[in-house]
Amino acid sequence: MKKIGVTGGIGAGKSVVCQLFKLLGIPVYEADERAKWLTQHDPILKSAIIRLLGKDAYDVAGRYNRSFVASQVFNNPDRLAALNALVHPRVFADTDRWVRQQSAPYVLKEAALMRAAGDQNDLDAVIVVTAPLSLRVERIRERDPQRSEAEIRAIIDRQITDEARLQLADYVVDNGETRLLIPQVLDLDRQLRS
Ligand SMILES: CC(C)(COP(=O)(O)OP(=O)(O)OC[C@H]1O[C@@H](n2cnc3c(N)ncnc32)[C@H](O)[C@@H]1OP(=O)(O)O)[C@@H](O)C(=O)NCCC(=O)NCCS
Ligand SMILES: Nc1ncnc2c1ncn2[C@@H]1O[C@H](COP(=O)(O)OP(=O)(O)O)[C@@H](O)[C@H]1O
Repeated sequence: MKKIGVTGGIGAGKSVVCQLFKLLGIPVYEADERAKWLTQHDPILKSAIIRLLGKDAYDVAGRYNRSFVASQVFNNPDRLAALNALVHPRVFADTDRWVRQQSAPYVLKEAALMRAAGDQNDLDAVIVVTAPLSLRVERIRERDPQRSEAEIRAIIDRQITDEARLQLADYVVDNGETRLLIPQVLDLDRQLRS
């Protein structure tokens, strides 16, 4: 079964594009959501995160304290790299397990980071979703009102540029709101099924 990555900077529209593929019956592994689930439910990962970031990484009820972790890593590249090094191998293993359970012409793996971060899930191709930076920031202000302007900027600064991301692309979905999205997804789905 073909494994296709879907990536893009924050606010590009990865989730929206993946929702459209889901409507076409394509299974989607949501790496960022799954990573958060694993930080909560994988005891080995949990203790490693506490060793790295301290006990405040989890709240009193034992839930992953995302706003604390975000404040610790998004403005500190070394700490983010250390967190990635803990989380990513668990996500790769979890992806493999998930793929084995699917039955479809192809599956998608949605992730903010891909290949540049050493994707080990042997992707057959990568779809990059793009949108102008100003539009992405506007979307994130609306979608994530809890994030300050500085946090949004810090997240963008931690990610590769769209230009670098396009180097990874086998397919591009232009979600800059000047081209219709659904026809682009239908066209890609046709290509990926064949
Ligand atoms: C730091 C963290 C606690 C923040 O949680 P949060 O406030 O709920 O924020 P999100 O997880 O929604 O991440 C916000 C944005 O940061 C970006 N991001 C997430 N993890 C990132 C990372 N490791 N490096 C660079 N950017 C990252 C993404 O663009 C994401 O937005 P998007 O999914 O809409 O593109 C959480 O992202 C985390 O644990 N990240 C590290 C684990 C990881 O690498 N996740 C990706 C799994 S492959
Ligand atoms: N083409 C579009 N038209 C209108 N809103 C959009 C479009 N694409 C994405 N959005 C909105 O922008 C926000 C960011 O999109 P999302 O898919 O969550 O991005 P990502 O997963 O890449 O961070 C969401 O609130 C989404 O509903």
